[in-house]
Amino acid sequence: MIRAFSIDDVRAAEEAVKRELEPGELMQRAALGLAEVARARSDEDGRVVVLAGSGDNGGDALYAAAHLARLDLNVVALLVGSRTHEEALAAATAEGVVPIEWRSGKVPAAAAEALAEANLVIDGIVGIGASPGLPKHLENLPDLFANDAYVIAVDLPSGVDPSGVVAADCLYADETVTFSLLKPCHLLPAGEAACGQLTVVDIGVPEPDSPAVVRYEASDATRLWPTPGAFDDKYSRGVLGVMTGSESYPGAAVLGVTAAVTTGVGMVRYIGPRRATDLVLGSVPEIVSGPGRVQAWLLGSGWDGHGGAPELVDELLDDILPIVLDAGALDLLDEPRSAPTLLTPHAGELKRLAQRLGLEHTQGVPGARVVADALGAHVLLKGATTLIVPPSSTRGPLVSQTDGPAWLATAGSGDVLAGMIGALVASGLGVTEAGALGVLLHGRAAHLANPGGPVRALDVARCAGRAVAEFL
Ligand SMILES: NC(=O)C1=CN([C@@H]2O[C@H](COP(=O)(O)OP(=O)(O)OC[C@H]3O[C@@H](n4cnc5c(N)ncnc54)[C@H](OP(=O)(O)O)[C@@H]3O)[C@@H](O)[C@H]2O)[C@@H](O)CC1
Ligand SMILES: Nc1ncnc2c1ncn2[C@@H]1O[C@H](COP(=O)(O)OP(=O)(O)O)[C@@H](O)[C@H]1O
Repeated sequence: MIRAFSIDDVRAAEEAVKRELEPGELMQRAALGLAEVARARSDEDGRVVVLAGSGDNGGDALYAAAHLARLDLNVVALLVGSRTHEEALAAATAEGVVPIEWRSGKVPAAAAEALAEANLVIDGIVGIGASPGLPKHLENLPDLFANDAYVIAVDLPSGVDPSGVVAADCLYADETVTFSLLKPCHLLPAGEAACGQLTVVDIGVPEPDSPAVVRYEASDATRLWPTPGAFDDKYSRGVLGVMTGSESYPGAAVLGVTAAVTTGVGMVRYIGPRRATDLVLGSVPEIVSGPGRVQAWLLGSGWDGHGGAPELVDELLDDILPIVLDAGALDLLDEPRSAPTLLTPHAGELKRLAQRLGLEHTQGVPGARVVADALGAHVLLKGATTLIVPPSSTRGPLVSQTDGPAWLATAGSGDVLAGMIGALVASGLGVTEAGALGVLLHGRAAHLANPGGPVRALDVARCAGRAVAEFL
């Protein structure tokens, strides 16, 4: 599992280590690690521009500049903050780094020239101490870079919100070199795309206890997968009740049920309108049609109303069984249930849901969070990056998954995901693990369905069993 930590926890962990070290030692470790990566990425006669801002991020970059100059690279330091880390600047100039001040206003000619010639740019404008966005005078900075310049961000790309929540103007790096601990922006959509390749340099700061953001990997699927044993039968493995599809959209039921059965669950009981039931039975003969005992419910994919059984739906919502609410079922809840509940909206559905509930935020992490808090439910927000946001009261980390190819942006793909997650919840996983492993499986199955090319949703569902076998 990949873990990122809140900025407060990172600061506390760094301070604890610093108390045991000589002053400045931690920054020296960061700068040396940064310089080693930069050296490995630069040509023999590399021309390097270091962008140094006001704080310690600029200090890291300037000490790294000193190391690179000592290795005979041609290094220019653009001092772009209101202040400069003086000791680091002295170390850099002592090794021959050429400083140019550009603290505000238009770019000085010498700075523009150095940037145009640089094949390596080190972005040390700001790190974790920054507010989101770039200062006015640097807004068009990337236009000054040579087309083939390799950009390394120190700790995080400048302008990115360190907590990964607010989308803001920022530099885009080819590589981000961070120190011991990942920060939320490295894993969340508002920052991750700007980071490029993420390289972690170990400077000896141990992980705090509780991550702020986590990402499940294949090894987590191997570890957590609900694998049957010799003493299991179909009931002990778990039964998933599915109410999906409608007269207008019966295909959603076929997709979700196919995905659930292929993902692996003891049994699927399907309840739906006639047309959908006939189609499901025709393509998935393993299912049992009609009500009965189940361990979890999946509701809503392909609904154009209450799925034909409103009294049953009300009963289920009052029940103590875990429920996955997808698509049309997202409108069912007005207040928290007393059992685990996972909502699976895409961005448009989240917006509608938040507006219906009269909430302040409607998008991204803040939107998912207010909905999760209002409904006491986990919100799985689907997209190129899929997030799982728990209610604040759980104090649990956010989950951020980027497992599938963009080919998954195709009709029915969300119905398939819902079926996979439903199977995992019925098999006994908590909604967070089921959501995360479901997204991981969805992505892996899409890769298997047609490596590197377009996929149809049904093929993704059909590949689930092979993807599970790979995990195991
Ligand atoms: N702590 C440690 O042990 C270690 C820390 N390490 C390193 O230190 C970094 C954190 O350093 P930090 O705390 O000095 O903050 P940092 O981000 O460099 O600068 C903040 C200053 O910038 C300014 N500013 C604010 N927003 C801005 C904006 N949008 N755009 C432009 N400027 C902006 C504002 O100053 P102002 O210009 O307003 O006076 C503010 O005070 C961390 O990311 C890592 O690289 C490593 O060496 C490992 C050990
Ligand atoms: N650009 C993308 N990259 C990767 N996955 C994506 C992308 N766009 C959408 N997806 C995934 O495809 C699925 C689409 O779900 P959804 O919008 O509910 O589709 P539908 O309602 O047609 O089933 C989600 O799992 C989402 O995470």
